[in-house]
This record gives sequence, structure tokens and C-alpha cells, in this order.
Amino acid sequence: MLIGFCARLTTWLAVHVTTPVDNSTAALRVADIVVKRDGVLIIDRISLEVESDQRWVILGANGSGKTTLMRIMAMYDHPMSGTVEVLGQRLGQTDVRELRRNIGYASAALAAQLRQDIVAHDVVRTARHAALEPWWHRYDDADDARADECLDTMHVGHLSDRRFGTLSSGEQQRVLLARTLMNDPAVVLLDEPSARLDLGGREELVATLAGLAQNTDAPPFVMVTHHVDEIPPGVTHLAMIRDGQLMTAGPIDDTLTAPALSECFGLDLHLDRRADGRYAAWAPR
Ligand SMILES: Nc1ncnc2c1ncn2[C@@H]1O[C@H](COP(=O)(O)OP(=O)(O)OP(=O)(O)O)[C@@H](O)[C@H]1O
Repeated sequence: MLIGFCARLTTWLAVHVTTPVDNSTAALRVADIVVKRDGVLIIDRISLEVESDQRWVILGANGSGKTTLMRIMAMYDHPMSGTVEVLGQRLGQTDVRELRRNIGYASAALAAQLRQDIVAHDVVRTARHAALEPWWHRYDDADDARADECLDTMHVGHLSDRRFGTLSSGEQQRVLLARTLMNDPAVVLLDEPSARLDLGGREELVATLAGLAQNTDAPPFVMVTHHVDEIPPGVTHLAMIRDGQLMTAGPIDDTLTAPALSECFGLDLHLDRRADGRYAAWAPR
């Protein structure tokens, strides 16, 4: 069943998630961004560039600034200084609502912004306009059909009419992932996509993202996680963040090492890469 699901989703992604990206333009570029909240420095001069053929994972301990960085890349927040470009268009110089339509973004922070009694169908459908409520835009039958298709793809089509706040954590996560697919995104940003999923759900997700990572027609993605065993095979690049600063960034084969991981999480860690491309990390006794 897992293999069938993943094969269907990979096929779906190949057909629908193929927004052409200008290969000469980085899909995402942040340069020297600084973020302070209530006088506290959260992001300290981070620069990162994601090319259209790259698939990134961002690792970092709790509170290191990953979600803040993702919200800025998704254009839901502005940095105090520095520049943010998505698909060659700079934040502050172009209509952010139009730009956001090209970005598939899923996060707990976004989920927290959703009204508890919005139905699952509308959570997905409103991604058409990068909105959180259905009231401000018109939707046609094709939008409804696409939203249903995305929900079916994530195996939650039967929950289409359920209020978001009544769904289990895992069901909510699947609805949010369906939302990222709604708009044929040119870039996908996933902030801890496996959070709250059970083991089966997490493994399905890893397989799904591995399919996306290995599909050369698919858009680039950036995924935040705390756990190396959730890194999908096919991910090409890795960034580690510590205390709001970029510790390391580059090809995953060069950057994901036991010493770097130990420094990132502040304890001595062993790292193993399995033959199937999955990783495991643990602290020796
Ligand atoms: N309004 C605020 N005032 C002060 N500090 C804040 C504010 N908002 C966020 N922070 C702090 O910024 C830091 C980075 O938060 P962020 O959510 O980006 O971290 P994270 O790496 O995603 O963490 P986690 O892995 O726990 O989700 C945290 O220490 C958080 O407490």
C-alpha cells in the first residue's frame, strides 16, 4: 500500500508539479538577512542560495532560528536587513501576494494561523491565492476539483468537509501538505513536515519526498527537520543553523558529518549513512 501510494503521488507530482523554472535564476536567495524580535537577535546575517535543481534540508536545534528563516523565505515575514529573492524577484520590490502563489509552504506556524473551524477543503483551496480564508477571492470548479485531488493524494479526501480544528495532528499535517501541492508550486518549503505524524505516516512522507527529490522535473524544496533519519534519499544539500547563524551549508555529502552534527546539536554524536541513502545519528554511551 505504501509503495502504491508513493508511486501515485510521484506520478501526480511529475504531472502537476512541474512549473518551469529559469535555470539561470536561483529559486531562492537570501543574503545577509538579520532578524530581531523584541530586541533579541534571532537570525544573524544568514545567506543561502537554493538552485532549481537542488533539494535542501535545514538542521538545527530547538530555537536556532529555522522557522524564522523559513517564514522569511516563504515571504510571510520581513527581515530587518538583507535581501530575499524568490524566483529572481525581490521581496519589497514586487507584489508579495503574487509571489507567494508560487511557493508551497507548510508549517506549524501557518497551521496556527488557520481558523479552527475552516474546513479542510478550504485550507487547501485557499492556497490558490496564498490566502488563509476563502472569503476574499472567487474560486471556480477547477479550483474545487484541484483541492479535492490534492486531498485525495494525501489520503485525506474523506476529510474534505471536516473542520480543521477537529482533525488529529497527523490528519492536519496531511491537509497542510495537500495545501502545498494546490498551486503547482515552483518551490516548496516544508517546516518539519513529519512533525506529529506516526511512524507509518513519517515513512510514507520520507518516501514521497524522496520521489520528489529524485524527480528532475519537480521543483526544488527546502525542508526543516530535527532528525537525520527523516532526510529523504535524493536530498542534495544541507544547511546547519546554530544560534541564528549559518554553521555550514553545501552538498550534503560534504556537510553532513558527525563532527558538524555534534557541533550543531551540542553533544557528541555518531552518524551512519545506510546503503539506501537514509541516515541515523545517536549519542554513544
Ligand atoms: N517575539 C519574539 N521575542 C523574542 N524571541 C523570539 C520571538 N519570536 C521567536 N523568538 C525566539 O527566536 C528563536 C528562534 O525561533 P524559531 O522558531 O525560528 O526556532 P526554531 O529553530 O524553528 O525552533 P524549533 O526547532 O524549536 O521549532 C527562539 O529562541 C525563539 O524563542
